[in-house]
Amino acid sequence: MGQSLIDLVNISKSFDGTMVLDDLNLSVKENTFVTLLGPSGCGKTTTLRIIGGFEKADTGKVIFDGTEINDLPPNKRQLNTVFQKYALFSHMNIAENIAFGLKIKGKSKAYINDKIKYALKLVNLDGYEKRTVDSLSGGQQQRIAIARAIVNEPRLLLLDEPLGALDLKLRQDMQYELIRLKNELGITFIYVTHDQEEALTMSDTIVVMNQGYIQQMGTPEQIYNEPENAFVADFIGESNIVPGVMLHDELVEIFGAKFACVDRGFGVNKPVDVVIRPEDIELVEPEQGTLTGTCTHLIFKGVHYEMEITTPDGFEWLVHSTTLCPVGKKVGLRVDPFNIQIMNKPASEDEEAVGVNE
Ligand SMILES: Nc1ncnc2c1ncn2[C@@H]1O[C@H](COP(=O)(O)OP(=O)(O)OP(=O)(O)O)[C@@H](O)[C@H]1O
Repeated sequence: MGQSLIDLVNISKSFDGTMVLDDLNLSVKENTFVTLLGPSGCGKTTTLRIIGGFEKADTGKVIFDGTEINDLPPNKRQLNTVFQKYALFSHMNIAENIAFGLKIKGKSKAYINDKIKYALKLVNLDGYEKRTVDSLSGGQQQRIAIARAIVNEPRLLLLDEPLGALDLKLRQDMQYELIRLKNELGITFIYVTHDQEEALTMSDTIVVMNQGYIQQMGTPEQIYNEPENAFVADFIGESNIVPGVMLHDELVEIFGAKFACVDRGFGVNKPVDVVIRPEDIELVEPEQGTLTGTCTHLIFKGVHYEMEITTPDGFEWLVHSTTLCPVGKKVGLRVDPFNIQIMNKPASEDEEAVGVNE
């Protein structure tokens, strides 16, 4: 991958005395699809707006391709933004909508016509030049909004929940369209969503945010398989997060049972949080399980059964398995060492736990 196209350096931003971004640092490499993911209000849109130039950071630097652009207005930045609301001009036809930015730039008619054709082909809407905005579906309107951004040949496309208003099927189709576009155009995408599945599907890199901080940044596989803390584990997919004690390297105790794992370097007798995904728990005969429990809830989900297995300590394990365990039946739980993820407890809890041990 190339060098970084955008660097946010020590960015902080408050609104009405409330800190929204706190000393945020982020590098986005050229030609990657980066998603800012997090719950509502965590600062995703504010980060995007600061990159786009629609909002000014209180402190810190926005660097584009090595040059600081803090004071550059949005229209002078080599980027375009697509918002959730398509913001097309309803009194103009599709061609006029796409041409709008190019006309302002004083491009020739022939150039503009070529660009319109090219962009409509890219978003699979060839021949739609003369259609009115009202005659298009939501998904088609959003594609036009993307076409309008693309004709400006930005190096960076900022997308703020662009699929948020679409129904599920259309969202999924558009996700694949956007990946294809990114690959064909070779431009950098920064995409904002609170939908973890969307982030996992589309991104080269996911930046998980919460309360103005970056919690973790990594590939979808890293974020899903190796969450760095309980927030990330909980926010991305479903998981069982249980207290454990790292006995020594590669052995963790959970509710009195010893599980082999592959993590090292946590020290001896160290309280930790353990993450186990529901699909990684194997249901076996009770005597073969590392832990034994009883099924207390069962739902058929089509591709698997969703079960709740309650162990004697009272913990309700979420299990996704094609092996059926009826409610009331005893069952053993086993987990492959590679599917056990160990995390440090948050600092304050860790201190408390150490305090108790002393
Ligand atoms: N112009 C503004 N004036 C005052 N507060 C603002 C302004 N813009 C954002 N905020 C506040 O900053 C916080 C972060 O907002 P932001 O839109 O960045 O979050 P978000 O993660 O994009 O959330 P969502 O997914 O709901 O859009 C929120 O508490 C929001 O109310």
